[in-house]
Amino acid sequence: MSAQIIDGKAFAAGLRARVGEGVAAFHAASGRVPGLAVVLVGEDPASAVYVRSKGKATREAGMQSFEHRLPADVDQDDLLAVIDRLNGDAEVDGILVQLPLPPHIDEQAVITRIDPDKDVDGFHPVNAGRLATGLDGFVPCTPAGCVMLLKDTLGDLSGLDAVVIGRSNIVGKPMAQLLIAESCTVTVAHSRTRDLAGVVARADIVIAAVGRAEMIKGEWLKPGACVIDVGINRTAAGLVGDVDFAGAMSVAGAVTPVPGGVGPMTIACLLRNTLISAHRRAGVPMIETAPNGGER
Ligand SMILES: NC(=O)C1=CN([C@@H]2O[C@H](COP(=O)(O)OP(=O)(O)OC[C@H]3O[C@@H](n4cnc5c(N)ncnc54)[C@H](OP(=O)(O)O)[C@@H]3O)[C@@H](O)[C@H]2O)C=CC1
Ligand SMILES: Nc1nc(=O)c2c([nH]1)NC[C@@H]1CN(c3ccc(C(=O)N[C@@H](CCC(=O)O)C(=O)O)cc3)C=[N+]21
Ligand SMILES: [Mg+2]
Repeated sequence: MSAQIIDGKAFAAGLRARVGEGVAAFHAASGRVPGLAVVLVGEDPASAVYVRSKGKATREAGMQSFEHRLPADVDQDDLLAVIDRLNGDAEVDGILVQLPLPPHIDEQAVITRIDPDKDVDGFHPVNAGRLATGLDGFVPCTPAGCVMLLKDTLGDLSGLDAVVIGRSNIVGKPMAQLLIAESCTVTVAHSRTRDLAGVVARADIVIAAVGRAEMIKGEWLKPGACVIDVGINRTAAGLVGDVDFAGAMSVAGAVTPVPGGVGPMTIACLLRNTLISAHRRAGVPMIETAPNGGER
């Protein structure tokens, strides 16, 4: 038996094309082009690669990309001043500050400085609160992309047992909130969880967001489970996820690959959030070009 490989790269390409159509419609309605500002502090090579690919995807969708590079030793106040300027810039609909930030900078202070209505990452506590209480806001891109892939693969998620491994503010917690909203029965596991294998064994849906290469074993899975691998781990053997992909392929019903699974969805959802922001800020209703309403 061999599981279905969920093609996140192809789904993301379709979503980006629909965002591109939405950008053209927004331009026709408002005379404006949506803009995304990305702030990169320091020279971390992996972060620089992400920022470049975000800029390229932004321009390919027909939007403006503004890139701000600051030195690794920038004063926190100078970084906050850049955010204040972007908050006040009418051409900027979305602001993303690439994480992680250098240790001398208070990440929470930076995230909280972003105007919640330009916070296309969905990391501001106001947007976390909106998500938790069911209000409109910005949903973090990675969990939003995971739900799109789940719905595309499984249809209605209502009543399914879901296990989220990881409880970070940027992936695990918002992922759990979205699955609750989809009426899953949600368990959140983390480093203190006892018997992780036993917890995973009950799950129809497994979301791995740990940051440990190939930690989740195929033998732990319930046969037929849908496995979403968020992990991005650079090893000597190349890029791998948090799931033992070969092991999962022989037990699961469907699995996302790394690369080509969740990662491309994150960037597509970032573009989508920027388009949503432009519509909200202009007071122009957004015409949903998506084939299903699953793209929330
Ligand atoms: N594909 C994409 O677009 C994205 C991928 N990522 C990737 O996803 C992964 C997770 O990212 P992020 O949430 O930021 O990571 P964090 O390091 O912030 O969180 C990791 C979580 O995993 C838990 N954990 C660590 N070790 C274990 C263990 N042995 N057993 C069970 N749980 C454990 C931690 O538990 P505790 O809280 O107890 O410490 C924590 O909650 C990383 O590989 C990252 O690179 C991240 C963002 C986007
Ligand atoms: N403010 C902020 N927002 C983020 O969303 C954010 C961040 N900071 N810091 C870093 C993490 C990580 N992240 C990824 C995005 C795309 C891929 C991606 O496209 N991955 C490709 C492979 C890319 C490669 O080869 O390295 C894939 O999985 O197929 C991966 C990871 C966003 N993050
Ligand atoms: Mg940190």
